[in-house]
Amino acid sequence: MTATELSVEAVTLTAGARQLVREVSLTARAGETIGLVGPNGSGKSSLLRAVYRVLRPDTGRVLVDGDDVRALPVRQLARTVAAVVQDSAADFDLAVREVVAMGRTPHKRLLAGDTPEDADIVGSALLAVDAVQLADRPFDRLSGGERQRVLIARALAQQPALLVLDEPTNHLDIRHQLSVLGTLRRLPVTVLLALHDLNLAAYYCDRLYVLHAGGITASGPPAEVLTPRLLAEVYGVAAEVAVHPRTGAPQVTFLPDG
Ligand SMILES: Nc1ncnc2c1ncn2[C@@H]1O[C@H](COP(=O)(O)OP(=O)(O)OP(=O)(O)O)[C@@H](O)[C@H]1O
Repeated sequence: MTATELSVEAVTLTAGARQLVREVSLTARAGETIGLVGPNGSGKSSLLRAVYRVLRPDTGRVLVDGDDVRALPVRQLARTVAAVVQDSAADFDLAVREVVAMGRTPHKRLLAGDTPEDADIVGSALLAVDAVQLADRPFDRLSGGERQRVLIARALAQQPALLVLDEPTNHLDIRHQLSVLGTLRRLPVTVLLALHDLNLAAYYCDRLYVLHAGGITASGPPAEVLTPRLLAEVYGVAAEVAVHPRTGAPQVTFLPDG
């Protein structure tokens, strides 16, 4: 796996008459883990969709190592960018191992079978999300959190240079939230992920971008971005932010009646 540089340049997205995001710019250096945070409806998923080329920017562009993603041949795009999307309607009539093996498709010739190397990569991806024991289970009978881990494993098996994940910790119990985010962070690839949990974002991301009403309101290292003032402005909630004595990461405590 190698990492890639991502550059989102002044992207505006619309759906009908509605503007989803407005002139958003964002960069990720090779190997960085970048968190996209912001309230419901602020445009996080839409922006991610533009990065993995499901939405076409009205203006602006998305560059991966200097190449516009819209100009990349499909196969090359699939070898470069893998996406794990929210509540994907993936109802595969397949065993878990086969679902994860789908991640290898962009690396193979048409109709080529699985090589021992593919099997190793699939095995490592299952191990990385603690899903080895699920390998022979039918995918469509898994719980929400098990499915989410398998879909992350499929993206890992794709061995992309850029991983884009929309709420990857959705449905996961706390142990798997920590282990999946730890795994993502340690991967030698560039990671862009939308997260709601600000404490997890603070701990696992190198830098954060805060989306608010379709625009970026703040960006930088978590300790610079996550201030009580910003949280009040963007989320409309009172909060205290301290540096955790053990982790050294900013820790947000919300004050529901504050
Ligand atoms: N295809 C569409 N047509 C019309 N409006 C849309 C479309 N897609 C998204 N929107 C709207 O654009 C806004 C941004 O949506 P988006 O899903 O990007 O937000 P989000 O930050 O990911 O939200 P959440 O945290 O709830 O997942 C929302 O108000 C949403 O209703």
